[in-house]
Amino acid sequence: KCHMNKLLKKTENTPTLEGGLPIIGHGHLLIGDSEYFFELVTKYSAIVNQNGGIMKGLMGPMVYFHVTDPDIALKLMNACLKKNYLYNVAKQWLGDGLITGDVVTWKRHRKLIMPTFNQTTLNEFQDIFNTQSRSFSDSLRSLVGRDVDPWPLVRDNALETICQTVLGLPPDGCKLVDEEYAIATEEMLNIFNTRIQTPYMHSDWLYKWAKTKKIEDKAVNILKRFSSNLLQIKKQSTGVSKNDHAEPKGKAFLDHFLELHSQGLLTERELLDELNTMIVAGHDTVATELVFILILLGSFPEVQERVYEEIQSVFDCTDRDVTKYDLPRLVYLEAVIKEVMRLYPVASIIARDADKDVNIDNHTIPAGSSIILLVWGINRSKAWGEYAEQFKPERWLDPCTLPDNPAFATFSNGSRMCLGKMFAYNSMKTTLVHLLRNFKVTADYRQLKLKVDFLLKPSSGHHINLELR
Ligand code: HEM
Repeated sequence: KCHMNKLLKKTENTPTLEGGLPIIGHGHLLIGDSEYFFELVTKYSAIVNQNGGIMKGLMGPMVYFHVTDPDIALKLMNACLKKNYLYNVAKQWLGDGLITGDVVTWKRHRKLIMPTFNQTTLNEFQDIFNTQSRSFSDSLRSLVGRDVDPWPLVRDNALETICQTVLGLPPDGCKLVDEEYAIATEEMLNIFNTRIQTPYMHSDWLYKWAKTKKIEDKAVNILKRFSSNLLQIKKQSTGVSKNDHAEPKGKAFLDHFLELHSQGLLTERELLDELNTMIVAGHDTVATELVFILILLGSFPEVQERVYEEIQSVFDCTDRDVTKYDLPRLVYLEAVIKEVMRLYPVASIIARDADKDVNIDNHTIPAGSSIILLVWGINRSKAWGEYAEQFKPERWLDPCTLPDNPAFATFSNGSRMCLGKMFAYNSMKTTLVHLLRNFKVTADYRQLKLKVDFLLKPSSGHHINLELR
């Protein structure tokens, strides 16, 4: 009680969310399914935005800060690098990879991985983006004229693209992608949510008796077998020289990591953790955002027509490949991509721990507190003006209509932000050029029902209709 009183005194400047109960605090509000979790994210984003952008809640003896103010969020992202203990639910799968790793391992690995995400490498991926986009467009032809859910095709294509680019695998080696892997990924994301939303399952000790744990073990085995197979294929397809100390210029991430492994600088376990992290971080995110973009383009025909005209103008009405010089010229397409990602951030919450007391403005975030960064709310904060809830791609065309603070948090912000941002933009732009020059899309975003299964996903399916141009 004394500890709680001290904590409450320290945090008295930060308003408290309503609905807390004695002793358990706000924990009971979490209980429900993943559609309900989405409702919580939107509800609390709005409440926190209306109450100054930072509010606190309690769960047992712990204080949770919920943040939507873009400046406070950025300061916290830089001051608190430690991921929240809830990320431990993903440890069995992703181990000490960049997303779930402790701060010391993360710092070392980020330094090693960062150079492989350079411009030279990205430019070299452009041919693969084009080939993958063409084969994706071809596969969509069978869906023309029907109300369809393109999700399995989008997902498998994104996964193959990651395998060929970031992992540097030969195209044949990437054909391993199968339904079993995809289902196991979806199961894992759902299990994370079940654990997060069920307070007693936060404890590893209690969780190991739960039925869900058995399903998790089975899914993790499938996922790990998949990445081990990929690693074998990679090892067979490359001769790794022990004396190759070259800088990773133009080299795929996995080539670089195999070299470090052969030099004894990385263990096989660390390499596999990063491999699993890269596979999931790089494909599910891009695939989900691509489907949201198609649904929004299908719902706003005038926006789609403007994108089409831009594509026809940049490519002189030909169907040639997209080069690195074309990418910055697709200005309106980029605005559309960003606006969809602002409204539908696939990671709609990010959570950190404070490992020391942090003072921001007149708020104190005591050591040991949890920080819930509501990306959904940051992307709709008052910095976006009166029409923050509306889909307005034009806002990205004029710097005067954009916030002057880091109010776009879809890739996170600060030193632990996404490594694949430019990869994602380039690959999505290339896919959309090939797709939109061949098809007209119709959809209705008002029919979308959403859920948060760790990532933001449509729970109503991803329905679109395609017509040949
Ligand atoms: C639309 C696409 C993408 C979105 C919206 C996205 C979003 C994010 C977000 C929000 C984080 C921070 C997660 C957290 O702190 O919990 C993150 C981290 C990360 N992302 Fe992405 N991502 C995307 C694509 C990619 C791609 C294509 C790759 C790799 C090719 C990638 C690799 C990573 C990695 C390695 C991290 C961990 C960074 C670190 O902690 O140092 N992402 N991403």
